[in-house]
Amino acid sequence: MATRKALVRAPSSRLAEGLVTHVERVPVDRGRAVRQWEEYVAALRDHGWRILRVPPRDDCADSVFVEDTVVVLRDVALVCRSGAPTRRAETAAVEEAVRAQGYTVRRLHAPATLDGGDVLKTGDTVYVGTGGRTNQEGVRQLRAAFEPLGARVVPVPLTQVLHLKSAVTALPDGTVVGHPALTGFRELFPRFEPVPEEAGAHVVLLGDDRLLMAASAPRTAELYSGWGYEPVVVDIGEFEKLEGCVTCLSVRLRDAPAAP
Ligand SMILES: NC(=O)NCCC[C@H](N)C(=O)O
Repeated sequence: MATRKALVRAPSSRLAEGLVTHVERVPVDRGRAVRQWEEYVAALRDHGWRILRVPPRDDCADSVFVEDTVVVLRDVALVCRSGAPTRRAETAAVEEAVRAQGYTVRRLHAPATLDGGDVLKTGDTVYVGTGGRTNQEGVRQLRAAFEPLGARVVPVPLTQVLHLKSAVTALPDGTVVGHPALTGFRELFPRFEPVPEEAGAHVVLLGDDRLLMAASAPRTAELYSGWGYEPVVVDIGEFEKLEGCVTCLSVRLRDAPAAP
């Protein structure tokens, strides 16, 4: 059976100062955020994921959004260089964590920028959002790292959202899901299904047709149930205030190279 491990990183004490780009800043209740984060981690663990905790970093307000720091494909971990300079110090400890799991580590180099939240992998296709945190050089370096592994890299120009995965993710059968108002680029996907809520577009594939998703998308959860999936719902409201979603709070390592 495939090994399933998830990298997570506890919220910084300065979480409330995290970046906001497409939403208005509202106060974040850090105590509640920590409880929500613990429930998120418990949901992964309860569904068979081994949790690997990256040491927290208080001086990096956004470090809980660990997905943005690294992209893994097969045995290669590509350490990102965020389009947000204040987030670049987050990668050092993540690089150490993936190296310890046996990954071959590659790094993005200036002038490339790329956030993991811009990278959606489904089958052998790697979609990458551009125009926000990720630039053309970031796409070029992503191609150089992943095309030799057999990936087909497809750029997706973005304007309305922070990251590609703020707008779309993919179901276990490869169908891409997103809210119609935020997916002017949906023709790029061979199979696309609209969902009624923005947050409904964010799913983490837990295995066995279970989908981890946010409590803020109840109508989409019902829709997915009707399609035969089992939604596992977590409240991540404090992170949504900072443009976070269920995908960005972990890095899923399916088939990590080293079995400890
Ligand atoms: N992959 C993600 O969706 N990451 C969310 C990052 C939110 C954070 N406040 C940021 O602006 O970088």
